[in-house]
Amino acid sequence: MAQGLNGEPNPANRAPSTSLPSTDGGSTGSLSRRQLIAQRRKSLPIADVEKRLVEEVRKHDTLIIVGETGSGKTTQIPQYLWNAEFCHDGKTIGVTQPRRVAAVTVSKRVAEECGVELGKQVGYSIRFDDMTSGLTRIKYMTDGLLLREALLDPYLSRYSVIIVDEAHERTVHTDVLLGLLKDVQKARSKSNCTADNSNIQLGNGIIFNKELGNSGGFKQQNSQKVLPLKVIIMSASLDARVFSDYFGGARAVHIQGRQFLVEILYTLHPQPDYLDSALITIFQIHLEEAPGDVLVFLTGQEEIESVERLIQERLRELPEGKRNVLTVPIFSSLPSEQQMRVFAATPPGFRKVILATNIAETSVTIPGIKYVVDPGFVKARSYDPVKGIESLIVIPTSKAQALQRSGRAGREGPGKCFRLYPESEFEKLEASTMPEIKRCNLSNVILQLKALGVDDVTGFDFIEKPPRASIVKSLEQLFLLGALTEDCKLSHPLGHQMARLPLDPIYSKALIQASQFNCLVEMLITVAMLSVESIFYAPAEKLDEARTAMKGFSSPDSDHITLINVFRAAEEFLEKRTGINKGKDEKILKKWCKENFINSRSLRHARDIHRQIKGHVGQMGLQISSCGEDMLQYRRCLAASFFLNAALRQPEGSYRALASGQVVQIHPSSILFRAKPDCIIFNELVQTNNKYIRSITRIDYLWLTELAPQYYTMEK
Ligand SMILES: Nc1ncnc2c1ncn2[C@@H]1O[C@H](COP(=O)(O)OP(=O)(O)OP(=O)(O)O)[C@@H](O)[C@H]1O
Repeated sequence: MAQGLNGEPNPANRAPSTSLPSTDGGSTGSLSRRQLIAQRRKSLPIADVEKRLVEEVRKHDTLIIVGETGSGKTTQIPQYLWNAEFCHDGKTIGVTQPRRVAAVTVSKRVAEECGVELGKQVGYSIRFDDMTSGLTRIKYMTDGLLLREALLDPYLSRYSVIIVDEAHERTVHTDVLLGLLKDVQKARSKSNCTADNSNIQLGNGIIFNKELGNSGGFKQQNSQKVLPLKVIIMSASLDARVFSDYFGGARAVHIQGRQFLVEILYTLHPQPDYLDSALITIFQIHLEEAPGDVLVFLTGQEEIESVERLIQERLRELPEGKRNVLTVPIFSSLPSEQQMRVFAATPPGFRKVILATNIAETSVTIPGIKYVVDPGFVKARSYDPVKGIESLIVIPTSKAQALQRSGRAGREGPGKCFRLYPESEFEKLEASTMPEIKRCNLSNVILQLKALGVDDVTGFDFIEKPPRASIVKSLEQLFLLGALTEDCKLSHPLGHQMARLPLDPIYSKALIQASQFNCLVEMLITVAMLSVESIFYAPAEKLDEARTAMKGFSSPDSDHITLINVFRAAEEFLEKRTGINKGKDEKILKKWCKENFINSRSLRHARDIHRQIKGHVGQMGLQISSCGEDMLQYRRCLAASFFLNAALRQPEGSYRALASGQVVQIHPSSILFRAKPDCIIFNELVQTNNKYIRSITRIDYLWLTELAPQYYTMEK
């Protein structure tokens, strides 16, 4: 079905655009860089088919585009459409990405290619960070952000084209977005309708309402005519048939040709320890291969930090002249300025080794990468709808992911990808990743769909239906949290307030609840600190010192209060140093963290999240007050918020989670590991050989019946 598009080269199409504005004023320095960029653009495989692609988009309302990694889909197609006047009448071309880092870096690149300032004609918008203006015509954003925009602008009326990029990732937001786009398309093609501020009925009984506030940082438009919406679905590795069928036999085209060759190398035998094998490969590349940076895919922050330490240790064993390796980590919970460090130029004479999670797997171009090391594993969400428990598990990648990973090399020249498993294992991998919607808790998505006016969630036209049990469980959870009424409608005001906060419903509920318990100050810190990985850092060689440091912050009743103590200690430490500039503050805080065995990256991220959520709850008008010394009040609030995560001690010292009936153990890192109180709430379940719970607070069982009677007076 996919149509080859490897048409005859058409140099005329590739002449530098005349319609793109330029800001460079013609200075010689920037001119040469621009010339280089123009040359690069012309040499991309996609450049040969610009005209034909534009024609395809004109002819078809929905188009599926499959093209090799690095062929130029993400950066070029929006520019082609802009040049072809798809932005007439001030309309915007929206491009969604599954990840924030891709939205930011690709928009920067495209702004540079167009010779415009980022945030003007080309911009990005991600949660808590909007770099767009009234001038923006090409807008990169996360798929989740576009969903939030739909709450305010149900026709997506500002867009002439929406490009859903990296659709193969099948994030839960991409899947919901596809259903939404189908409906918006139908409604917009029916007639020249006018978008105003009233409720609007679209498609199959989906009512979009506009009661919710602006939580995505975008600007609302006034009433205006909306024309048919063009939808483009793109990836290097998707099954075009599935998407084509979903969009009623939509046209699919293939862009042939890749820019540079990536040689794929496999191991002869399966590797018993993929971390060790990754280390060996990194050093083999460093010592034996030509210059070029290395990108290594690992599964999470802890793994990345331990590999980073091991690299440093092994480097010390090398002769001085061979120690020229710079390690740079990137993972999703790293603050964005730190994530951007991977894109900075490698200092001369050094080899950069980037240690990344799958955050760097799609869309991004990291300059200098010549080698990719792929152990073949990824941390993925998994959901048990019967028990209502979501956990993260390490699983083998799919073929599509392996292809994307190798595609991060070969973007500026030929590259090599070292897969740390035999070729026979590759053949056994799943073709594509299981859609996230089939393996995650759906509470968040259902809350958003309800806020969009989709009352019958089971009847929603998903590209692939999530398991019915997951929908039912999530509806039940939302009802128990008070977000839904008995007839499954969004409740007033709680459900509406919860939908406004860009957080998991359980955390949104905790914040709203806390404003009633007069401990929102404390809960804001809690939610921020729970949103990052491992605040405490305990190196094996300094375990005793680390434990002593942790004791200095600890509360006998609660990991949550312990986290609050850390956050406040850091704030107090900084406050004492008034008058010192921000850059210096960060340095001093880093030193303080080191002395106190706190992970400074995690703490910085938590401080950042705290600032952002505080802004949100402030906008919502919630009362931000503190319970002061009364931590009993705060613990009661935790019980009222996280009653679905309560557990009771069993005679032999393990715990029974009350909602799921699962037997779990307190994780050794918890303050309450030895104390083993009778009744607790927890925030995290980690599955290794045992089922461990983390982030724990002691509560009184009677609080549950008092504060969550809707659940605890029911027969269990
Ligand atoms: N930030 C950047 N710096 C340097 N070159 C870049 C940058 N971004 C893109 N490029 C160049 O543009 C090419 C096309 O990138 P683009 O992201 O458009 O490809 P793509 O087809 O969307 O790839 P993928 O499927 O991997 O997302 C890259 O191969 C690279 O040569």
